[in-house]
Amino acid sequence: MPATTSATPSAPLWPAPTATGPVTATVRLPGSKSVTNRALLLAALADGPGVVRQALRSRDADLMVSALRALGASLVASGETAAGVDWHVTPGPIRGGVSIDAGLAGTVMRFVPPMAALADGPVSFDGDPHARKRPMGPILDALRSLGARVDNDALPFTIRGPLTGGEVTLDASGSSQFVSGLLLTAARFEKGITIRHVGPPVPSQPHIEMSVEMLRAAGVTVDAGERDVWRVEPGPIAARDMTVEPDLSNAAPFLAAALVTGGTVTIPAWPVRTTQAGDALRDLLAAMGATVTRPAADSGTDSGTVSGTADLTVTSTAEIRGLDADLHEVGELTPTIAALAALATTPSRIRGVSHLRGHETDRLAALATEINRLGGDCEETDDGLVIRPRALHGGVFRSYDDHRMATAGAVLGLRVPGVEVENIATTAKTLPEFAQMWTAMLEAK
Ligand SMILES: O=C(O)C1=C[C@@H](OP(=O)(O)O)[C@@H](O)[C@H](O)C1
Ligand SMILES: C=C(OP(=O)(O)O)C(=O)O
Repeated sequence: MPATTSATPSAPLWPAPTATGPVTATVRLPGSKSVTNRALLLAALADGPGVVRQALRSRDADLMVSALRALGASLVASGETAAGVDWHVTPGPIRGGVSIDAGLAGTVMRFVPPMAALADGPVSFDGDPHARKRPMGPILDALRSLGARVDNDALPFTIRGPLTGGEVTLDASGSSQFVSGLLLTAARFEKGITIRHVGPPVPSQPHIEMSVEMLRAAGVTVDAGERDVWRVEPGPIAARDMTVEPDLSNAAPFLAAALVTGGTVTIPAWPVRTTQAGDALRDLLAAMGATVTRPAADSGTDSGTVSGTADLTVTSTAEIRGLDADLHEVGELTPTIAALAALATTPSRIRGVSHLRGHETDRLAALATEINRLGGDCEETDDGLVIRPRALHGGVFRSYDDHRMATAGAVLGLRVPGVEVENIATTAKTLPEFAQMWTAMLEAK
């Protein structure tokens, strides 16, 4: 079982394996964190029992399961394999008087409070020490303006209904999850919701599209026709039987291994059409010099569920080109792209990701500090990073309890001997098997 405890203060060091030659591997990835946690929440709010198949088993997913059980839903697991678990979800009356641990999971701290505001009593939330620093103000203010009472502006807080819904204006430039969190429960609000964003552009639009498409697939009427305005009609959320797509963001370090070693990595069951941010890897890795091939599949996909899929293969020559990219829509790919940029032969500029300062850690500061600690040349800018080619040396790569920092350290270690990643176990947030999968990838022939 993945750990659901807080981060370890002085975590062990993991000697990142250095590749001895080009990697040739097929890597089958477990389910998407973003799809799993949306699907579980929607199933717990639905109008009858449903099934979420091939769901991710990880710390963030386990925290969502515990939260939904605390609020009164029944979730029973069956068929657990390396590919995931099938959750049989039976909604129940939403129960208050409970406490919820959000860990460091944005999807729990932002998606569950709107549901908790429908409970029959107060619901308290807390999380890891760093979770208390992650931005929550805009969604908590929105819930207040919709009728709820909330006693703080960040974790820890207690929320009390009743909440009837209606119109709300918020600044979601800090996280798309403020919008997704409101959207996911809104059909259960008496008046539904109209959300209006005012402020600098909302990041991670694909994640908002994922929320909208999964709601529509459950029969909810969502109008997203006007920029920065979303309207959800009140009504039932249909129970479904759905299968979760593989996690394409977690494909990032494995596909990066093809570029770093001049090898070939294949990910089976890549959805032909998806709202996952990781789909942008096809263009980003091609821009860095890789050849990306995906045979055509013959059917479409219903967002969040597998129907049309194909193998995706990335092949490379080990010469990595730097890139100039705006990652505003796909910010969670930044740590892997920055690691590749640190190994590139030409400079890179990553733009549009100031919101990463509110992620698991301040990812811009963390990436600059850790790449430079290994002798690199990485400069923080207001909204991103500038990374120039410079030879790297071994050393400790700190992860700051951030799963994507840990995997970025593993990518660097493929080429740079002597990299030791602190707290590789933090990858349990979304991929508990990361270290074993990494070794298996390097040993595959
Ligand atoms: O809704 C989601 O599942 C997510 C939205 C994004 O959050 P931000 O918009 O805060 O970057 C993304 O980075 C995160 O990993 C998952
Ligand atoms: C930002 C991330 O996670 P969270 O869902 O906790 O925001 C991430 O996984 O990169």
